[in-house]
Amino acid sequence: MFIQAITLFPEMFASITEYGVTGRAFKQNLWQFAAINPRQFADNKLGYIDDRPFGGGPGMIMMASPIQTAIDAAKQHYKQHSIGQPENSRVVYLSPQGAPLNHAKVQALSRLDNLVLLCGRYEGIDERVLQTSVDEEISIGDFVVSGGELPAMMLMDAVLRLLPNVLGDSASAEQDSFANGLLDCPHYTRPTEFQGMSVPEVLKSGNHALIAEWRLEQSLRRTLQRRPELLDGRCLLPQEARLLDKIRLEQEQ
Ligand SMILES: CC(C)(C)c1cccc(C(=O)NCC2(NC(=O)c3cccc4nocc34)CCCC2)c1
Repeated sequence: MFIQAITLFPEMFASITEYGVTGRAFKQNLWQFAAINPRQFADNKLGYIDDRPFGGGPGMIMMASPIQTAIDAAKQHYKQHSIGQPENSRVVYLSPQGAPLNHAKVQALSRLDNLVLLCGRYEGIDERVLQTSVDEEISIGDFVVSGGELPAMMLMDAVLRLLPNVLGDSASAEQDSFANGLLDCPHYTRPTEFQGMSVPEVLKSGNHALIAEWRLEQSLRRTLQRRPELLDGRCLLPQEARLLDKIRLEQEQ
C-alpha cells in the first residue's frame, strides 16, 4: 500500500515511519510513504498557502490552489509509477466534519492500493477543493485538535496493522482479540504480589478453558459497565450470551 500525506509538517510522520510495528513494516517495504508539502506549490514568492476567510472571522483558511496542485501531484505519482490501480485509490480529508472512523472503515481502507491523506491546519481548507478533489472526509473524534496530521497517523496505524505480515503471528492473534468488539479484560504480569495486591487465582491455574472463560466474562462485564452501546447490534456467541445473562442476573440482585 502506498500512502501519501499532504501536510505542512512532513517531519511529523516520522512517528509512524520510524517507530514500532509500522516503522519496522515500513523498513521492510511492506508499505510505502511520501509526504507532500503544499507550501512548495504556493502561487506567490513568499510561500503563502493560507489567507483570510471571506466573510471575516478569526483565523486563516488554507487556499484551494496549492492543495489542488498537491493532490494532483499525489495522483500523478502513483499513476506515473503505476502503483496499484487508480480505481483502487482514494483521497481522504481528515476532518471534524467527516464520518466517524470505525473498524469497518479501517478494514475498507486497508484494501486500497493508494491512499492520499489530506491534513488541514489553521481553521480548515477552502471548500472548493474539498468538493472537487476529496473522495471522503473521515473524523477520528469529537474534540478540537490543531491539525489533521495526528488524526492521519492514527488512521494509518489502524490501517497498517491490518496489512499482511505487518504484525507478527502473536500480535496478529492479539489484534484478533481486540477486534472481537469487546473491551479488553484486565491484564497481569510478574511479580505475583505488587503493593499487597495479588493476581486472580484462575490466571495461575494453568486451566486454559477456565482462563479463557474468565477473560471473556471480564471483557463482557467491563463492556456492559463502561460502553454498553458496543453490545448493541453485536451478535453474541452462545458462550457470550450465557455469560452476559449471568452478569445481568448478578447485577439485578
Ligand atoms: C469536532 C468538533 C469539536 C465539533 C470540531 C468542530 C469544528 C472544528 C474542530 C477542529 O478541531 N478544527 C481544527 C481542525 N480539526 C481537525 O482536523 C479534526 C478535529 C477533530 C477530529 C478530526 N479527525 O480528523 C481531523 C480532525 C480542522 C482544521 C485544522 C484542525 C472540531
